Amino acid sequence: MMDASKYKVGYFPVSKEYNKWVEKDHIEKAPIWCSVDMRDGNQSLVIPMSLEEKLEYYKVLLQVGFKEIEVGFPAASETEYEFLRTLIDNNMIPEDVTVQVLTQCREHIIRKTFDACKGAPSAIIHFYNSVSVAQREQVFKKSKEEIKKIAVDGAKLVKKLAAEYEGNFRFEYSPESFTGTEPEYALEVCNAVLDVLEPSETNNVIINLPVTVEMSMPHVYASQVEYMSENLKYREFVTLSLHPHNDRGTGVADTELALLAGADRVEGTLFGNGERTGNVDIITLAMNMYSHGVDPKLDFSDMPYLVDEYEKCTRMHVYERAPYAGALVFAAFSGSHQDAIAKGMKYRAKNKLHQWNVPYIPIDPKDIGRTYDADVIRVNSQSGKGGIGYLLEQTYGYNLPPKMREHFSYLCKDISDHEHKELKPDEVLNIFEENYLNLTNGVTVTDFEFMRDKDNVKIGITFAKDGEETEMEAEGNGSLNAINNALRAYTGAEYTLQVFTQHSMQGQGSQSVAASYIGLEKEDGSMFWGAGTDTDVVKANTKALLSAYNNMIKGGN
Ligand SMILES: CC(=O)SCCNC(=O)CCNC(=O)[C@H](O)C(C)(C)COP(=O)(O)OP(=O)(O)OC[C@H]1O[C@@H](n2cnc3c(N)ncnc32)[C@H](O)[C@@H]1OP(=O)(O)O
Ligand SMILES: CC(C)C(=O)C(=O)O
Ligand SMILES: [Mg+2]
Repeated sequence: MMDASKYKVGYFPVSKEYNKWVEKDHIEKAPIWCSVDMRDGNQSLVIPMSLEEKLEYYKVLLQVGFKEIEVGFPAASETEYEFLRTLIDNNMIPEDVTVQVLTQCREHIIRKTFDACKGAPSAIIHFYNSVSVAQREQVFKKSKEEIKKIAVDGAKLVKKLAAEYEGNFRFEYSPESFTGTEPEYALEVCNAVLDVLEPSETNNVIINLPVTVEMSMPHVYASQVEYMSENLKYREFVTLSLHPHNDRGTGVADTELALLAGADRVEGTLFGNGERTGNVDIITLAMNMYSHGVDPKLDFSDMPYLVDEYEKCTRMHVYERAPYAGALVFAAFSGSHQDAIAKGMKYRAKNKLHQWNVPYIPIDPKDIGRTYDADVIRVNSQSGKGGIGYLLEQTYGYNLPPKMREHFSYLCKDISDHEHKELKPDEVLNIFEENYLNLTNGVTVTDFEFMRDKDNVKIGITFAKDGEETEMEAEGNGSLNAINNALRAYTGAEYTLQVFTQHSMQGQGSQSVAASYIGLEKEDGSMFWGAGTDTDVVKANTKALLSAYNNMIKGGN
């Protein structure tokens, strides 16, 4: 048995006056984004990225459009150090991009960090120390004053070295484990750091409030952020940054609410890679904004490429249900969803809509490089006529009459159910072709000729069965009626031609092909379906009729 008494609330809510964020209902503009994939993401990998992998990943981040990138922890390893030197020595930092590096507040580590950053055209020196109750008591075994001193000494040293070293430096301070810290104390430490760094118009300082470990519900963090935003000194020269992790699975919610609460900047990673359950997923955040009509200022128009690069460089896997990026996130297998999507897509096309509001699909998959054919309507035993019919029509051009769609969809569902597998579009087509289209395994027609007489059509027709040909004559009020009458006379079968539809479809080259669908009803109400295609409309009808008839004598499909 689990024992909940082992746990208690370990965070510190702020006064209820810091809840003005609740009045806003969506994020109105993109924050400053900072990718921490190559630092926080990298430090969580089983095998951290090599220099080459880091270089490849860095290029991907530039393509996405990040202007601030935490490229590593230079004091951690030779690879981390060399990576930064490679970027600087080979002029690989674009003019509008700032690289960021992380350091503990320890002198030799800070010095090594500056060595790595020497000559950087633009770099953020990000220093941190833990300030939470747990870390003060258990790890550092220091008083509040002593912990504050670590931060203040760190600030003094980075300021001094920034003046000594060649390069263009900005500063970021993180009260690490902020979420386990009394907010008043976190504020006191941050303000002490700011007093050292002296933010100004030309010296903007970043204060980053990490959800190092997610401990509370998102609204608690939002109010803590609002409290900090309203009480930080030098606020107009401070960029207030967020750095949520995802231990409770609500990193995205933390970030969204904290942005409403006044934060300016977000640190996170692609696909939420990062320590334990990960850092906040920037793709989800950005795409959530996009789905509200807000330009996120990041480019995710080729998501499949990003997934490939991410999986290659990190050796991680993008979960099939990862928002926006997962392989299955636009897929509808279930009948009622497919039906609504198919109708929504048709409605959209018919009304030439710009605004996207197709049921069940939050954004247009094409916006991020996904396709309708392969990604959206997927067929298994949970599928229905709406979706299966739509797939056959969109992918192969066959627009079945409603009752035939239903019949066809049950055929597909049964096959999927019994074989216990998904049916790919080409398998759905095969089922259609094998069961309905141009069937010749019974009665066939080898020749026919029409004679028109006012409203009447006369036909001379040759049927074949088991190698034996029979010539027949018949008449009707149209060509299909005449052929049907001939067939009934030839076979003696009792049925009614109940359903007939036809449409043209693009055939090979410039030739237009007719597709016909026929439903024959027996006295007991059972229906038998057939389809025919031909460049000649009458031949298409004849093939559909014979296919339906052949299904009837077979006892159905
Ligand atoms: C929440 C985060 O993601 S924080 C970032 C964490 N990332 C990493 O640690 C990855 C890279 N780190 C490393 O490669 C190594 O930890 C190094 C190179 C930075 C330091 O290595 P080492 O000195 O060998 O080890 P380690 O990190 O365990 O040092 C622990 C000591 O530093 C102190 N310390 C830890 N963090 C800090 C800090 N931010 N500021 C000041 N002192 C710190 C600890 O209290 C401890 O002190 P003690 O020696 O008095 O017990
Ligand atoms: C170093 C800090 C910002 C960090 O990664 C965290 O607290 O999660
Ligand atoms: Mg982190």
